[in-house]
Amino acid sequence: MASVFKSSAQASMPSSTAAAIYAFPIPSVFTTASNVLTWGYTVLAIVVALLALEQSVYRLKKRHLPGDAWTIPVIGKYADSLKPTMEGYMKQWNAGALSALSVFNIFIVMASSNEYSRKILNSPNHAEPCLVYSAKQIICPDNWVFLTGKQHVEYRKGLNLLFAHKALGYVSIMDATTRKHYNEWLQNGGKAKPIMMRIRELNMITSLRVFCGRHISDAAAKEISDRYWDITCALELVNFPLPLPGTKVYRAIQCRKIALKHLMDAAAASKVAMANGHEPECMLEHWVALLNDPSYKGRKDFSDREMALVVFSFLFASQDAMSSGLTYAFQHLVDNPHMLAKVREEQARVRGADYSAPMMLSMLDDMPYLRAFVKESMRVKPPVVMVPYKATKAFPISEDYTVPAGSMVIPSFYNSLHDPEVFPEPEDLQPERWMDPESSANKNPRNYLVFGSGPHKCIGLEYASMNIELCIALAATMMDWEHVRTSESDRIKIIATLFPADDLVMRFTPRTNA
Ligand code: HEM
Repeated sequence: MASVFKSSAQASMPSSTAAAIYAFPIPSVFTTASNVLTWGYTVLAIVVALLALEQSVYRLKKRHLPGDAWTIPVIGKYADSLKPTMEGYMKQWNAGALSALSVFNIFIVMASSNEYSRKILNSPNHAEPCLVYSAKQIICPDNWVFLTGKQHVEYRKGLNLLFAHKALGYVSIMDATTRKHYNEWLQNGGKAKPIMMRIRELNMITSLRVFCGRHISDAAAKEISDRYWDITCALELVNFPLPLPGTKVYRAIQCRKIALKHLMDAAAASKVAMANGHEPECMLEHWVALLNDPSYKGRKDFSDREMALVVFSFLFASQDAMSSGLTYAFQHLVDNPHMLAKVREEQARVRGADYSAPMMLSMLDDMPYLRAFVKESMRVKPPVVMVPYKATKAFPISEDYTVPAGSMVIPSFYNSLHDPEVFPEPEDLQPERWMDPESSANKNPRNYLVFGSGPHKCIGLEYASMNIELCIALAATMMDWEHVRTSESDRIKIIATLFPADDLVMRFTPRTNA
C-alpha cells in the first residue's frame, strides 16, 4: 500500500520538486505516514464539502416549504420509505399543502391539497408520471404506460374503447369466476381465515378471464396468480439496482416473463378465433374485432407481444389497487351490519328471488346503494394514496414556489378525500352522501381523486368499480359473514396499496335466502 502511495505521489510531481524532496534523507516510514495523513485529510475535506453541498442544495431547493430543515446525509428519508406507515404519511401531508423531503438525494415535493394535487396531474407540460425505478425493468421499457405527451394521448384513445361502459359486457365472465371462488371459500367448513390473499387471487383470475377469456388455461392463470406477489413485493421505492438472481426485481422479472408468454399466446389465439368468425367474448377478442372493423380509423398493426404488454399493464395497474378496494369493501361492510342489510335489500329488489341467475350489466346499473357504498368505501380508504410524478422542467406550482426541474413531485389524495368542507365527518363511512345530488360530495367531484385526474386518470375505473360491486353483491347473497376482529384489524399496512394489517380475518357460511 505504502509503495503505491509513494510511487503515485512521485509520478505526479514535477521533476524539480521531486529532486528537492530527495535532497533530504527522510526515513521512508515518515514519508508513508505523512502521505497517508495527507490523503486522509484530502478525502475528509472532500467528504465534508460534499455533505455541506448536499445540505445547501437541499435547502436551496426547499426554500420556505415545510419539511426537515436538514436532510439525513446521503440516504435522506430512505428508512421511512422502506417501511411506510399511515402515521408517517399523515405527518408529511399535514405539514403543509406543499412540503419537501429528500430520499437518496432525490428532491421530492409532496402536494397534499386538492388544488396542488390536481395541478400536478393536469400539467403534462411540466410533470409526467414516474413509476418507481424497478417498474421499467418489470413491465418492460417499451410498454405503452411509459409514453408521455401527445404519443400517450393518441395511444390511449385506442385503448379507451375497450373500457367504454357499453363495451363492458364481461359481467357474465366476472359472475362465473366469482361464484366459483366463493363456492371454494365455502368448502372450508366455516373456518375463519385471513382473506386478503384469497381476494388477490379472485381479482387476478377474474381479470385474466375478462382479458383473455378461454385463451388462457386454468393452470396458466393459477401460475400467474401464484407468482404475482413477487411483482408486488418488488415495487419498493428503492431496490437493489441490478436484477441479480435472488433479488426481488429478478423474481418479479421472472413472473413477468411467464405472464407475457401466456398473454402472447392468448393474443395470437384471439386473432385466430376472430379470423374464424367467432363472436368476441373477452377483451382481447373485442380488441381484435375492433381492429378488424373497416370503419375503425386508428392504428391496426398490433403484434401479439404489444397486445400482451398492454394486457400486462392492465394487470400491473389493477391487481394491487383492486385487491385493496375489495378487501376494505368487505371490512367496511361487515363492520356496519346496517349497511350490509341495505345492500341485501337492494339485491332482493333488483334480482328478485333468483340469486342463482347470472348478474347482468343492467342489474348492476340499477343498484345505487351498492354503487354509493363502494365509492364511499374507497374514499375512506383510498387504495392508492399518491402517485409519483417528475417535474420535466421548472414547475411554478404556486405563486411563491417553483418545483425545480428534475425533482419528484407527488400528488397525494388522502387529504382531498378527507376534506371536512366537502365530506363532513370525513372519517365516517356515509354512502348516503353520494345518493343526494345536492350533497357537497356530489357538488365537488374534483375532490374524488381515488382514480387520479387528467390525461393519466385510471383507464379501468368503470371496470374496477363494477367488479368490486359485483363481488360484494354475490358475497352478500351467497354467504353469511363474520369478522373475527384482531388487535390489528384497524391498523393499516402499506404494500403498494392499503390493507388491514391482519389481512382481514373472516368466516363465511352458506346463506339461505329464504
Ligand atoms: C380500485 C381500483 C383502482 C384504483 C384505485 C386505481 C387508481 C389509479 C390511479 C390513482 C391511477 C393514476 C392516475 C393519475 O396519474 O392521474 C391509475 C392509473 C391507471 N390505471 Fe388504475 N386503478 C384501479 C384499477 C384499475 C384497473 C382495473 C385497470 C385496468 C384494467 C387500471 C388501469 C390503469 C392504467 C393503465 C393506468 C395508467 C393510465 C395512463 O397512464 O394513461 N386501473 N389508476
